[in-house]
Amino acid sequence: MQRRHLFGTAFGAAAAVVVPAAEASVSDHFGEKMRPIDTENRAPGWGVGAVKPLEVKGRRIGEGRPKLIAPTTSKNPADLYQTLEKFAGMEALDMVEVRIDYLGKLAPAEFAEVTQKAYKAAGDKIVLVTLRNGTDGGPFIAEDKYYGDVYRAVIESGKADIIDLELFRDADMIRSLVKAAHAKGIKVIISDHEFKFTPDEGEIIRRLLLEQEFGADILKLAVMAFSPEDALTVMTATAKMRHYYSDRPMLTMAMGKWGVLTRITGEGFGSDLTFASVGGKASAPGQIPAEECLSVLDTLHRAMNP
Ligand SMILES: O=C1C[C@@](O)(C(=O)O)C[C@@H](O)[C@@H]1O
Repeated sequence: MQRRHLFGTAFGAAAAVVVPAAEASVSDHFGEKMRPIDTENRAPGWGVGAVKPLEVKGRRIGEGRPKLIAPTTSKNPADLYQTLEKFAGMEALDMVEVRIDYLGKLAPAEFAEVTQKAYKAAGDKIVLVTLRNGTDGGPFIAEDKYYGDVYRAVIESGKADIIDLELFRDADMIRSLVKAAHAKGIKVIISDHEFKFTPDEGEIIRRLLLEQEFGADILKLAVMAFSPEDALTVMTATAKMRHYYSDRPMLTMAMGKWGVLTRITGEGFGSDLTFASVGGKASAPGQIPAEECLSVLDTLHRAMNP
């Protein structure tokens, strides 16, 4: 019996004491690789700090302090370009997230055109383009067909350094969008969101691994925290991903008051990017103002690398 199952029983704690270490560690086949699945046992994996940094526009994501992303919340293109010009001049920012969903349900070709102009306005910042579904924090429901058409248009005739694709979509569509993006040199974040709860540690790890299997360059998860323990769950799952399962950059966070700490602890726990607000305009609860966030990240970076 696996140790994790013993923990699940009423007598788990007592029973775990007598489980011999040799039985406690198990591994399973996932793809072609053998990976430890019982993290309770600290089974050897890919080792601490095995992340391979991803270089985009001269910035190395996964190296040094977490990189700062400011999301746009503009509701029309003119305001979007103006906002991006402002972001372009902000030293604190590494990346901008162009949240095209906030512009409304435009035609795919219109979104492609908007992203071209947005890309120019963003100067030397990394440009992430996101169409966020209504179930995941966006303003409207974007069905798979429309969602696929928008991203295909952005990839083919728009402009982006990175796109954000949602994990729980039609699997074939996601695979083909990842392929199309990579063929154009565009990196891919695959993301998952939960607004009603924080999944347990094993489930978070499973979702991040699934993103990896879909070919994401950056693995992402944003969940709502309702307690300090929820935030710890996200940080522990992220740290275990980094220790045992993945060498890809990650972007994990818990939203809301109890999630705030997860937005600044990435260098210690394995989240290589973080979202921050500008001018009080946040795209999710708990985002810290960009300059303040940078100052905390820099302080932590210096303390961790004396
Ligand atoms: O998915 C995410 C994460 C986020 O929800 C946050 O919690 O900071 C903000 C969104 O703009 C982004 O697309």
